[in-house]
Parts: sequence; C-alpha cells; structure tokens
Amino acid sequence: MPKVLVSDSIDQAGIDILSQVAQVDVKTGLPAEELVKIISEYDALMIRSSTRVTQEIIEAAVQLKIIGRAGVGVDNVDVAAATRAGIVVVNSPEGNTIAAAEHALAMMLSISRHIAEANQSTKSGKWDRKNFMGVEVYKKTLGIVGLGKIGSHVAAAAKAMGMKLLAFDPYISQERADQLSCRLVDLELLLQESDYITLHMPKTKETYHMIDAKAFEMMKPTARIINCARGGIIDEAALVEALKQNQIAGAALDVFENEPLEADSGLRELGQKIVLTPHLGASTEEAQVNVAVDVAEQIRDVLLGLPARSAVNIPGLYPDALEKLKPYLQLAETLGNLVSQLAGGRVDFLDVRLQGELATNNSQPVVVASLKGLLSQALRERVNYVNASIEAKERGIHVIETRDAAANDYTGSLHLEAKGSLGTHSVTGALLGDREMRITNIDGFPINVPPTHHMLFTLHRDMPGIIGKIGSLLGSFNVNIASMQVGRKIVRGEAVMVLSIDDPLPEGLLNEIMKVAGIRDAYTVTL
Ligand SMILES: NC(=O)C1=CN([C@@H]2O[C@H](COP(=O)(O)OP(=O)(O)OC[C@H]3O[C@@H](n4cnc5c(N)ncnc54)[C@H](O)[C@@H]3O)[C@@H](O)[C@H]2O)C=CC1
Ligand SMILES: O=C(O)CCC(=O)C(=O)O
Repeated sequence: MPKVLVSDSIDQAGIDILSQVAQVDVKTGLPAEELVKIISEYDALMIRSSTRVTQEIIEAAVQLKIIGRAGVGVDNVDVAAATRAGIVVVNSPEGNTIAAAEHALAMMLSISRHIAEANQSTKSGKWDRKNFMGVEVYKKTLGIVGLGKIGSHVAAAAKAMGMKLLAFDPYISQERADQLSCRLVDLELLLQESDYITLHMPKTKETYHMIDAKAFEMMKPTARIINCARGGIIDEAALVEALKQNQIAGAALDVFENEPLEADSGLRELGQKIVLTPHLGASTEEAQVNVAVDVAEQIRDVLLGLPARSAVNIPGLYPDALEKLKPYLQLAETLGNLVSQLAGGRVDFLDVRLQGELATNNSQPVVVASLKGLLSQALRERVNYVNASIEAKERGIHVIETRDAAANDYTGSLHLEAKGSLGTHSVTGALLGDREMRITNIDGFPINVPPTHHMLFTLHRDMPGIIGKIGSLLGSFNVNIASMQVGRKIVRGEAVMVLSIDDPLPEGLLNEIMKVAGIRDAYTVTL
C-alpha cells in the first residue's frame, strides 16, 4: 500500500479520501531535518502553507510521486526541483477563493472601523467611544492589484458596497475588467488614486517588494493597504516607516515575509494603524473541506495511475479528455522511443507533427509523451510526464510542433522527425480502430505494421533475393520472425524491410546483416 505523509493540518475529509488507497501518517510541525530523514518512505506528501518543501527535501524523497498543496500558492514548494525529480505538484486553485476574498473584505472593514482595537479595549473593561472614529468605504476608490479569482470576487463584493474600482493586472483583458466594472489602469495611477489598495497577485520575482518606499510615497495620506496575498509583496520595513511618518493611514496584513511573524517585528508596534492576522485567509470550515477534498482526490488519482486535474507542473487532463487521448499517448511514447533508437546518437531537433484530430484537440500531452519516449533510452524510468519537457530542454533538444488538421489518411496521426548527430530519421504512426497502434511510415517509406517488442529495420535496394537472404540469416542464428513487411516508393529503388522478431538479435548478427549485398543500413530496436 502506498504511504502518504500529511505534514500540515488538513481537514479530516481529505484524510478519509487518502485512507481509501494509502497508509496515511499525519505528522504536523516536523522540523525540516526530521522531514528530510523520513520523506524517503513516502509516495505522496500533502501540505498547507507551513511545510517548506525545499530542494533538499525533494532530493531525499526518492519514492515521492506527488506533492499536494491544499491551497492556492505553491511558493512554499521548490516546484522547479520537484519537476526535475519527476514529482507532480498539485494545488487547489479555487477551493479557498471565497474565504480569501472575504478575509480581505473583513480586513478592509476592520481597519476602517478599528474593530480589532475597539474589541480589545472593550474586553479590557473600558467603554471608549472617542478613540475609535472610523471611515466609510462607500463611494471610496478601491485599487485591486491582481484581478484573478480572489481579486474578482473582491471586486464584485466591493461594487455592491458602493465602491469605485480600479485594477492593475498586466495579464488581464480589458473585457474582463469591464465585466467587473473595474477601470484598468497602470500601477502608478492606482497607487495615487486609491483610498484602499488590496493585493491579490502571486509572489513572483516581479511582485517581490512591488509595494516599497517609492510606492508609499505615491499613495494618499488617507490610503489603507490590505495584503491577503503573500508576504514579501510589501516591503515591511518601508511599510513600518510609511505608517510611522503618516505617509498612509493604515494597513491590514494576513501574510508576512517571514511566517510566523517575528515576535519583535516593528509591525506589531503600530497600534490602531494596523490589523494583523496570522495567515487566516483560507481558514474557514468551508474552504478547508474544499481544499482538502480537492487535493486528496488528486493524490488518490495519481497514486492509482490517473492524471491530476490541477497539476501546476504538467498539463492537466480531465478524465474524459484523457480517455480519448490515452491511446495516442502510448503511440507517441512508442514512436518517440523508436525514432530515438533509429537516430542512434544525440538528438538536437525533434519535429512533432500532429495530424488530423490530433491537431485540433488539446494534444500538448502528446508532445510531452513523444519526448518521454525519445528520452527513455537515455533516462529509462527517470523520465516521466512531469520532467520530460524540462529534461529535453536541458539536453538542448529543440522541439518544433506543427499541426495539420487537414491530413486525413487516418482519424489522427503523429509524425516525429529527429535530427541529430548521426543524421535524420522519421516515423509516423496512427491508431487503427481507435486503439491499435500502427507504424505507417519509416523514413518516408509507407508501411503498416504494429510496433512489437523486438524489431529489425533495414534500408536496402529493392532487388530479388534480398528478403530470402535476411530470412535465412536470421534462421541460421535461431531468430524467429513473427512478421515481415516491405515498404518502397518505386519498384527496384530503395526500400525498407520491417521485421518483428521474437527475441533480441544475438551479438554480431547486425554486422552480418550489414554485409548482405544490397543492404544499406540496419537497425535493431526494442520497444
Ligand atoms: N491569505 C491566504 O490565506 C490566501 C492567499 N492566497 C493568495 O492570493 C493570491 C491570489 O490568488 P488567486 O486569485 O487564486 O490567483 P489567480 O491566479 O486567480 O490570480 C492572480 C492574478 O494576479 C495577476 N498577476 C500576476 N502577476 C501580476 C503582477 N506583476 N501585477 C499585477 N497582477 C499580477 C494574474 O494575472 C492573476 O490575474 C495568491 O498569491 C495566493 O497564494 C490565496 C488563498 C488564500
Ligand atoms: O493553507 C492555508 O491556510 C493558506 C492558504 C494560502 O495561502 C493559499 O492557498 O495560497
């Protein structure tokens, strides 16, 4: 039975799903050194935001197939290292959208009406009605940075509260902004005109310290900023200064550059000007069930050999799409493996031509499968759907993808051409009756053979007697021929012979075949 480690607190609904297919160990709060020690036993790791999955942990995780992040942000996972190691990383892109959006709105209202401080004061026995004068959000301008899932929900709710909306998101269309009644502006204008600024983008190289001292200088002295996205997007030292100098009026933060927030952080010293919560954006009962179920289902599926629907490092495929594509994935892997053996040496270019129905469907996984097949000779079981593209890139293989929907010899067919250190070879394959694989062309010669475990290909002059000679030679080495086919373009020109053989060629036999008069080349292939 596979083993799953759950290293952050996850809703029981997720544990129940995992327990159907795996032994589940829940060990929260493990120090990194401890996690490095035990991770080699596990097939899957399920986390929230507390566990940092570093390169060191990934290198120790020799059995790991999947890391499931029960939430959106995967910045606590070294996704590049996981990809290189062939580990799928999945998340729950929508499970906590509403929770995070509602938390941002709650923070906005809280900082406007001093809810947190007033609560503390009242509970301490006071009845202070003078010190907590607030401001309304009605008719104020809200600047939303990052108009994705959470930003959009914030926009809809803020509009209902009578706010005017500005948005900055370099990757969103004008049409989408219009739908959400947001005026799409540049960041500078948003910072200058907003009464409230709420951040809803990922933490990336581009967004790190995007809100720095210069940004605070541009804001109104009455502006309030809310960060329920990621720590590090705001330069915390600059924020402390901006609040101390009354450059802005307030801030509400759920996320911090270092979590847990340091006990002596200057952010804790700003009284009513700031509201702090300990990364609670996703902490609702509903969201925690959503993300736990979403991610546990994906871990279960991957452990059962099925694809994950929200993988962040491989193209996701829904089961119905996969059902249709699966035979093509097998075909692509087989053809990739075949063309790499024909090419014999280093491959520099792989031309992947998707034809017929393959050209119109979501066939990116077919390209990945071709690369997996191509690299399987060099990397064996180390190459998989997760790392095939990155391994190809790191080996300097240029992949050229072309699509020809008009090609109509078969419903769908795949043509691979590999150019490498020893020349160029091509193979084409298709499916017969939707499932049975056929090799339909080798190096431009039309054939029609099913791929088999052991095969022999020859390029020869089309002349009488040559087939008999090869047959006798194989017979004299006790190699049984299961099937044989010849493909040629013109009579007595060049031809290819494709033989399916029951056993691998014995040592030395390929050299003997090469000596037969009329044989130009010969290749033995194991698929
Ligand atoms: N506090 C919490 O507990 C939670 C925090 N989050 C965080 O909220 C953030 C947003 O999540 P979603 O809305 O689900 O993601 P999303 O992917 O739907 O939206 C992110 C948006 O940010 C935009 N964006 C990317 N780079 C940008 C840039 N340089 N400037 C402006 N916009 C940029 C993207 O175009 C996209 O529209 C993520 O960082 C996520 O990790 C999510 C859930 C809970
Ligand atoms: O797991 C959590 O509570 C944090 C959620 C979060 O930050 C996210 O989903 O990006």
